[in-house]
Amino acid sequence: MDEFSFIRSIQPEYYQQSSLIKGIDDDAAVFRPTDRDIVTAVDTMVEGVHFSRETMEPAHIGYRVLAANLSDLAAMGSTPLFYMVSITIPPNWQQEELEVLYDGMNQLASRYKMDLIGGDTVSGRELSLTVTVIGSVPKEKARYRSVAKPGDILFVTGTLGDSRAGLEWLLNDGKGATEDITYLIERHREPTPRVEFAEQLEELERVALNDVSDGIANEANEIAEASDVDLHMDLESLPFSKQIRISYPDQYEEWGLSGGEDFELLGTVSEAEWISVKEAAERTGIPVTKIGQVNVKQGSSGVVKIYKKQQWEVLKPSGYTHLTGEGE
Ligand SMILES: Nc1ncnc2c1ncn2[C@@H]1O[C@H](COP(=O)(O)OP(=O)(O)OP(=O)(O)O)[C@@H](O)[C@H]1O
Ligand SMILES: Cc1ncc(C[n+]2csc(CCOP(=O)(O)O)c2C)c(N)n1
Ligand SMILES: [Mg+2]
Ligand SMILES: [Mg+2]
Ligand SMILES: [Mg+2]
Repeated sequence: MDEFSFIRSIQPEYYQQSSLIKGIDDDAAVFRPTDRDIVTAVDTMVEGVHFSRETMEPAHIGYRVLAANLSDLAAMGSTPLFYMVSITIPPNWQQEELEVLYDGMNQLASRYKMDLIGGDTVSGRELSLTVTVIGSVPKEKARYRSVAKPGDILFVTGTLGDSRAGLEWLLNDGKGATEDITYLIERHREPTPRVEFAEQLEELERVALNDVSDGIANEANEIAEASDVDLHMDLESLPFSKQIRISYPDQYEEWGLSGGEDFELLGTVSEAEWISVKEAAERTGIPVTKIGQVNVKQGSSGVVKIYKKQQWEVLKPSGYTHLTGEGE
């Protein structure tokens, strides 16, 4: 396999977005923006940091990197349009495995009618994938972390900690996964970005959103800081799957707070618009849970407090942070 035959092998046969003018096969891609606001994000997945050959098959690696990016688009309330892939390929990867990896991305992309419109291919020591996504949102409707207000309801979609639990099993166990463990592994390998739910919030006047990549302890603090408010949450009200409660009874609460990679949406909304959030959840079949509320900040900057064992304590950012030595 050489670089150019590889590129030919991953080239889409057709494109789905009518705003695309030039896709793969020139120096850059061209599309004509509509009257909507354009939203773009980039995320990288690196072998040994975000996955290993033990924790992921090639198809999962592709699926997951695009899912992480789509989760960021969802956290902005936007609709996916295009993606671009920069890949570093180590010598021990075969063309068939790479095609399966691209199929993993395509599985999600075709669900949202996203087109692959470009990228870059280089060789290197570890597999690394960098995906750039482009989406759009009605003018002025991008959803920011900075718009939470005192009195808002704090909510989260889905359940927390499942991805961390699946990873735990993949790293430490091996064979003989039960049905519950299989569910947790799937949540780790093939999370569902909450795109439809976020799109359904379009009519709302104001909603703050952040997606859970590092753990809600981190993401809640990001909202508190950006909005200059305190967030109060109740540990008892956090949503956990029955699978994680049964399989990891001693760890699930901690993993729910700092496990990360759940790709759920954490948000705040006024009491008046909470009903619309619940309706969006019902229409899309994605559960949403009230986990606390937004309060006026007590100190000099916004903090997160959690009610745990009949006491309030400060919830510091405690999820995954790169460049701290963890995972190296
Ligand atoms: N190396 C970088 N150069 C320029 N901007 C960056 C860089 N790394 C992060 N950013 C920007 O910093 C902001 C926060 O990025 P961050 O990666 O923490 O958010 P995220 O993508 O939601 O989280 P995660 O990567 O954990 O899923 C974003 O605006 C992002 O574009
Ligand atoms: C093999 C293996 N070891 C550890 C982890 C855990 N992990 C890696 S990156 C990350 C946070 C999100 O990253 P980012 O902030 O870059 O989106 C987490 C929780 C994993 N997935 N696989
Ligand atoms: Mg990022
Ligand atoms: Mg994010
Ligand atoms: Mg991160």
